[in-house]
Amino acid sequence: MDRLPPRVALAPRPRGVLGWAVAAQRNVLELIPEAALREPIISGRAGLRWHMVMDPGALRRVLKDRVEDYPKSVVTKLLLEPAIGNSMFIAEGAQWRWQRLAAAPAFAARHVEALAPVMTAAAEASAARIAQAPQPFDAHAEMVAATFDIISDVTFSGGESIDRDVVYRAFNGYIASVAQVSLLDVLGLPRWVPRPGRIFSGRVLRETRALADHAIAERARRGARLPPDLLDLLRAGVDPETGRSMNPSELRDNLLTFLVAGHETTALTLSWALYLCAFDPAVQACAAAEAQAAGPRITAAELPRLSYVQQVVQESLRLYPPAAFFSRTARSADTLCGRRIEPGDTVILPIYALHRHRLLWDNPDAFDPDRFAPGVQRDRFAFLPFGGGPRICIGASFALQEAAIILATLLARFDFALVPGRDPYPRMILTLRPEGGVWLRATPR
Ligand code: HEM
Repeated sequence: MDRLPPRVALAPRPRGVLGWAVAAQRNVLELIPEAALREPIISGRAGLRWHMVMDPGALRRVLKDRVEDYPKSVVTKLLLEPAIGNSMFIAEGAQWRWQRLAAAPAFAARHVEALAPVMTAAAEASAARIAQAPQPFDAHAEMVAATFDIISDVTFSGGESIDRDVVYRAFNGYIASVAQVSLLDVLGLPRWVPRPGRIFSGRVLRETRALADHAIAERARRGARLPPDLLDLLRAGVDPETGRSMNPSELRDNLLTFLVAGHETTALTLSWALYLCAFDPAVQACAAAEAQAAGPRITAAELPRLSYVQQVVQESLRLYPPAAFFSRTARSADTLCGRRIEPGDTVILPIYALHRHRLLWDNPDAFDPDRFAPGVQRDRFAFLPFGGGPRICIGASFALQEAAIILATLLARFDFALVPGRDPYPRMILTLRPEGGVWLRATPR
């Protein structure tokens, strides 16, 4: 296909402090200069010195070989700490390591596979809602609802102790409020300076935490469920080195992390994937045929027969990575791509630019799931939708399984068509969202 799906208008040249402040509020991706699609590294200054790294070798060094020297950035911590405390997502060193080890069994292949029935049920429920929805419908809103059902079911399967609607509202409120990345954060001001956008989040956060605390206390009283959910698995998790397990507040911070990190990202992957299928009817026909042949009910057992559907998911993650731009703060002096890095410099990983880099991908802005056909070789660090190295997303296989089950279920049931004039625009604040929603017309097959 000759047409290209929506792209961000990148900056003609690196922006100054004011440009950063404006772009950080409007669309973080507008901070990326066009040259990032051709260069291995670009540096500049916006208050602090920053470097955007697009070279797979240098990314391997930051994320893997010298991971201790590149902790999560000050801005990341400022944004997320009020919501998720010192959970695995932002902890460093020994604090991170033991939490990651304790949580690892919950995300082991057999446990993720055991959670598939919840995903299948949510996919069926989503198909039923789409069948009833007035057309066109907003696929992004629908995918947020479906993935939230899954993450809340597999996190707090007790259901008896947690009101989903309240959590749903609380989280959307929090995401909306942290989405207002403050100018003060971008300039690196200390966290005691009040952030206007955070006032609302204080109440929402207290409510959400209270709900999680209540669910954890209830579970401690009633004991584990069968099959175990993420809360049970996390309660059972121990640091293999010290035997230590999580206390209630550590449990709460990590469970809230799963809720935040685990539902919107997957919803975005699915929203863009549905958009791209509608954008390219030939790809949609091929994926739908595969899904229909594997169906009617898509569970974990069908996944080996859904390789093209999974390629569509990967290609959607390439073009619209939900975590399209994240960062580290350098702890020690280093050299990346021949450039001097000083302690305190911000090292930015602009995954959006990496995934569209002219030297790494042919026709990079085109939608082509065949790039991910079996046997195609590429540098492991040229495709990083889930990050890389020891801090790679712990939920990657959970998310990929969920995305494949939902996408296959929906493609088997409906033909999706674009609504002329309503293409989404990729806009990133905390995650890369389709601005304007993903409006599609679904016709039963
Ligand atoms: C398509 C969906 C998802 C995407 C694109 C995604 C992306 C990412 C990325 C890029 C990172 C690394 C961030 C960094 O290095 O700074 C990360 C970390 C993490 N993700 Fe995901 N994620 C997804 C789904 C999930 C799910 C389903 C869960 C849990 C249920 C989850 C939980 C986490 C956690 C706990 C971390 C921190 C891991 C650590 O630091 O050890 N994510 N994710």
